[in-house]
Amino acid sequence: MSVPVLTIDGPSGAGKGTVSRAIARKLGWHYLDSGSIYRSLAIAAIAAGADLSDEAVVAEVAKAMVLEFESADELTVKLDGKDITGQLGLESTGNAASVVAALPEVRKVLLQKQKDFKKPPGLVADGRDMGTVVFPDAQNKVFLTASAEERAMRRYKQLKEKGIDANLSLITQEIEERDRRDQQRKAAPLMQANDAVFIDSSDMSIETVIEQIVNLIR
Ligand SMILES: Nc1ncnc2c1ncn2[C@@H]1O[C@H](COP(=O)(O)OP(=O)(O)OP(=O)(O)O)[C@@H](O)[C@H]1O
Ligand SMILES: Nc1ccn([C@@H]2O[C@H](COP(=O)(O)O)[C@@H](O)[C@H]2O)c(=O)n1
Repeated sequence: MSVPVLTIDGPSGAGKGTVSRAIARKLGWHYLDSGSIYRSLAIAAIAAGADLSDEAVVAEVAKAMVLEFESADELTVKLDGKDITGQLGLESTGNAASVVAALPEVRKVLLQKQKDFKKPPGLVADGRDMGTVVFPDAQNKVFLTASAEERAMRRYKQLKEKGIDANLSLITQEIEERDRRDQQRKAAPLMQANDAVFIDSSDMSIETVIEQIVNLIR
């Protein structure tokens, strides 16, 4: 029997992770946060002193890194045995991740690691190329977005809630820059799959987005 896959792609701060986690929990399916793999690689490459744009070196780091995902209530990620969960969510890590993610050889190395998450009874996979490259045969695909202003505001509130000092105009600038990098790269650029359902969550609550997507599956 084939394993059902729901892919949720979209730009940073669209709500992919929040919505994907909730849907996976609701359905009792596995969850792949593919961005955390690129984020982990950025952390590993920086720790190794690599130039983040050196494709051959970063690809070697990608081959060598050992990642462990433990999902109890919150996702815990270990890189080569060390807990890096705290570092993963930093804006600087996301920005560095989008630099290494633009390297074609790196994406090739990480492809199978992502495909391996597909296991019964099902998988919710979030990222940039889940529906276009990693799981092109997924039964259900969503492209989730929101305006850059709304996404920046969400990120700003998220950081403030964590007690982290944040600057809204800087966050907006970084989000737009990351969008540009992710959309314009040659390898697996951020784009809507032909068969994905488009959802603009700018004026939607998290609950409404979850409900719409769950209804698509049923
Ligand atoms: N529809 C929504 N309305 C209001 N806030 C939202 C909505 N969806 C998500 N959020 C909030 O926006 C913030 C970013 O959401 P989330 O981390 O899920 O985005 P993401 O698309 O996974 O981002 P990234 O790709 O950078 O990991 C979170 O604080 C989340 O609670
Ligand atoms: N499938 C994916 C997922 C992520 N990326 C890159 O990683 C960066 C961080 O991703 P988050 O979802 O955790 O914010 C992102 O900006 C992308 O450059 C990717 O290329 N493909």
